[in-house]
Amino acid sequence: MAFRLPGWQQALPLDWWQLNEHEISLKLPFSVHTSLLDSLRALPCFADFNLQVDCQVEKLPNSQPDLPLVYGNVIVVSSGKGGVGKSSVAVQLAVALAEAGATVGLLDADVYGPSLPTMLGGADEKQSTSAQNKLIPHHRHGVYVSSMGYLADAKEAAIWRGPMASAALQQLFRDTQWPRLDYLIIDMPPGTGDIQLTLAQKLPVTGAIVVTTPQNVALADAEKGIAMFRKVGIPIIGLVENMSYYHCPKCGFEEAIFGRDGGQKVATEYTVPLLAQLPLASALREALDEGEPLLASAPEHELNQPIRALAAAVAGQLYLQEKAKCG
Ligand SMILES: Nc1ncnc2c1ncn2[C@@H]1O[C@H](COP(=O)(O)OP(=O)(O)OP(=O)(O)O)[C@@H](O)[C@H]1O
Repeated sequence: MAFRLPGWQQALPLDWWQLNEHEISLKLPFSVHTSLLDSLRALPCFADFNLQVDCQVEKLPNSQPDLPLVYGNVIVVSSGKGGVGKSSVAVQLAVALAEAGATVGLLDADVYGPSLPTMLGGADEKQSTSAQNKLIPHHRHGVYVSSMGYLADAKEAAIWRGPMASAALQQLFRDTQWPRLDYLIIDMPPGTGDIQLTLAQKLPVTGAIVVTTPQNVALADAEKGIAMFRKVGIPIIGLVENMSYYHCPKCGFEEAIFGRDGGQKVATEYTVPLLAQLPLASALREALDEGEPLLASAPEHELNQPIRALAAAVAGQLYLQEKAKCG
C-alpha cells in the first residue's frame, strides 16, 4: 500500500527523496510530526534502510506582497459562528506545529473574548516591552504568543467599536517582536462581519482555515466564512470539523451526537479540503481549561494524534495549494 501524508491524495514528489547507500533521506518543505511517518518507516521497502526526515519550512507568498513582512507563513483560524472551538483549534494547531519542530507564533485577534491566555496558561502575566518599544511575546508550550488578553482589560476591550478593535489588532500584529517564524497562527474573532473582513484584508495572510461543528446552523455560518475569504482573495486551506463525534474516555465508544458528515458536504460543495474531523472529548477541554494543552501535558495521549494529523494536513495543503497556483 502506498504511503500518504494526512490530507494528501497523491504520493510525495520523487525529488524530495535521496538515496545514499543504506540511508534514504526525505526533505519536506513543511512541518510534520515524526510519529506520522511511522507507517512509512514500516513499509517493507524501507526495511534495509535508515530513513532520515528533514523538515525545512518554505516561506510562501501571502495576500499582501507589498507589506514588508519578517514572519513566515501566516494562517488565520476563523469561524462563522462563536463557540465552535476556533480558539481550541488555533492553540492546538500552534502547539502541534511547534512540537513537529517549526518556530511558531500565535496571535490572539479574538479581541472580544481573548481565550489564549487561559488555554496556554499565564493569564496573569503581562507582556513586557523591549527597549525598542516592541512587545515581547510570551513563550508557552513551545509557541510565541501575543494576546490582547495579556495587555488590555477584557471588560474594556469588550466595548471597543469595530475600527478601534481592528486598529488595536493590527498594532498587536506589527508591534510584537516575533522571532523568525515558520508559521504565525492568528485566532480571528468569530463571525463574518466588518471587523473580520477588515482584518482579513489588512493582514498579510498565506491561507485561512474555517472551523465548524457538524450542526446545520454552524455549517451555514461556515459557508459564509468561506465566501468571505473568497471575496477578498485569500486562499482557503480547508475546513476543520470540530466536535465531530463524542469520544467516551472510559470505553472508547464514539457517537456522532451533532449529526454525521455535515463538514464533508460543505467541503465537497465548496471544493475545499476537509482537513480534520476532531472528537468532542472532555480530556481536551479540561487540559485547555488548565492552560496545559493535552499535547504538552500528556504527549502520548491517543487524542493528540488527530491534532498532529491536522497540523500536517494544514502545513501540507498550504504548500500544495501554493505550488498548484504556480502550475
Ligand atoms: N473538541 C473539543 N472537545 C471538548 N471540548 C472542546 C472541544 N473544542 C472546544 N472545546 C471547548 O469548548 C469551549 C469553546 O471553545 P473555544 O473557546 O475554542 O471556541 P471558540 O469558537 O473560539 O469560541 P469564541 O468564538 O467564543 O471565541 C471551550 O471550553 C473549549 O475547551
